[in-house]
Amino acid sequence: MSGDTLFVTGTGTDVGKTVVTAALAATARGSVAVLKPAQTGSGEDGDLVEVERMTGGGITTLELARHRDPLAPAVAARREAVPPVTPARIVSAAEELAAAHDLVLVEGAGGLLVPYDDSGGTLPDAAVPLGAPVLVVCPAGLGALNTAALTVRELRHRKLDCPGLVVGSWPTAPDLAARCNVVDLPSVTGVPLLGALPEGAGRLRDEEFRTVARAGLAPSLGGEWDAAALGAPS
Ligand SMILES: Nc1ncnc2c1ncn2[C@@H]1O[C@H](COP(=O)(O)OP(=O)(O)OP(=O)(O)O)[C@@H](O)[C@H]1O
Ligand SMILES: C[C@H](N)[C@H](N)CCCCCC(=O)O
Ligand SMILES: [Mg+2]
Repeated sequence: MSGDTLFVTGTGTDVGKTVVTAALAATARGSVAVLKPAQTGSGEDGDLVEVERMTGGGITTLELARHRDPLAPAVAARREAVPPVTPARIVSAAEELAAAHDLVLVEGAGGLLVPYDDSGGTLPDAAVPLGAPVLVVCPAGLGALNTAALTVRELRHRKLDCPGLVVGSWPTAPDLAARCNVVDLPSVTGVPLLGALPEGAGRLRDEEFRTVARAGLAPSLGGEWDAAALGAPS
């Protein structure tokens, strides 16, 4: 058996990759593993603890390295004088998990081109040999058009498949930019908008989280989301 592998990247850090990863895990059919190749910032519990809390457990989680400083993995590893997590190491860990699970989700650190090692290794260098698609998480508001377009352009440049975008945190009171972005993100990036998780979703857990995850992810990602739910800009 070898399950599917999906990478989850973002337009940057703090855009909601962890919440989206947890939502994908919560709505997936079959066994799920979540791989966080490198977790930086040891003051926090770490993304996998967050994923376990939101999903209520029942999934496999694997963190390959934990670094003290809340920085890019390569920089944090260098400052500790420990070996970094290389793309090759990410590939072998993802392959091992895929041999035993129906779905492997790989959550990167920060945005797409964040360095993992000092030889220029990045998340795409692991996704390419695996032939894995890369989902892009973006913010809702002003600035998302540019950073989402740049991220998708880089994925195309590397011949990686991008199924689409998911907004990590859709505001309770969306402003004009957020409402317009729903319309313009697909045309500006050339990939569909495949969901939007409501602000506050990250504080939910178990069945409550699963219900919100289903409502916030498109059918192609295992949910029931309909872009029309966000409302058209006037
Ligand atoms: N839909 C949401 N509901 C509630 N909180 C959210 C949501 N999306 C993001 N957040 C909050 O915003 C912050 C950043 O989100 P998150 O940790 O998921 O970012 P990230 O993209 O995974 O960043 P990193 O690069 O550190 O992995 C967190 O404090 C998280 O709880
Ligand atoms: C610490 C933070 N939450 C992430 N884990 C790492 C983000 C690295 C971003 C590096 C950069 O793009 O400058
Ligand atoms: Mg995260």
